[in-house]
Amino acid sequence: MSDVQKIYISYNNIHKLCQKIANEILERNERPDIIIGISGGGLIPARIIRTFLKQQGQKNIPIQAIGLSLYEDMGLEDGVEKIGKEVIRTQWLDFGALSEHFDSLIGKKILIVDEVDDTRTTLHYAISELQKEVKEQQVKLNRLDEETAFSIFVLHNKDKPKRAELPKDLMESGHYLVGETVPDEWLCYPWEADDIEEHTRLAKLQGND
Ligand SMILES: O=P(O)(O)OC[C@H]1O[C@H](OP(=O)(O)OP(=O)(O)O)[C@H](O)[C@@H]1O
Repeated sequence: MSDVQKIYISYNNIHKLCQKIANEILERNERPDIIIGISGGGLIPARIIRTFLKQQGQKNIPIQAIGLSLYEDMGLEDGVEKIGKEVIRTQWLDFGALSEHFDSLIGKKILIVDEVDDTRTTLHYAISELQKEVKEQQVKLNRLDEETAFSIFVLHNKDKPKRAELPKDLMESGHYLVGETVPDEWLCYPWEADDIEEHTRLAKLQGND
């Protein structure tokens, strides 16, 4: 394992990436109505970016959490054992405590946030399920003419072949927002550090500060 390159990410670095992307969003006049953080790692950038998306006189953008876990699924394909990844929902949207403006995602600008796009399995699952849910509700509530706009923000996108895709229109219209594209190495996030001082020192040495 000694040849595995570790990339250390500091809290400062994360803070600045969130600020950078928030500025891009605001410059385009696309402040989201709601942020959906993918638990657990996505909740941290979700909370930080909310600060930078706040505008005077406007209410804080609500954050909803969805919980998605990847687990290794050993299956057989054409008689050959194959390891795949399956996504399990551990938590989903809950509009219960929000105002009447938030009975659904229909017609909203939605920002989905996660810390890393690795194989893309999680993000693919999240946006497909959310889009499906919006469509079903539009039919049910007869609100077919309202346009719902999804964006995705990740701190890091790993430059590697992906196992799943994101909607073409979202990618091509610049609504897939990446703090930084990184090589396919081991990303060490600060919330996992035993020794945060040493972690931050290493991140600084690598320029991730
Ligand atoms: O692009 P993918 O290959 O789908 O991987 C990315 C996902 O993996 C991590 O979640 P993890 O289940 O490890 O949990 P955590 O967020 O709680 O750390 C990460 O937070 C992403 O959600």
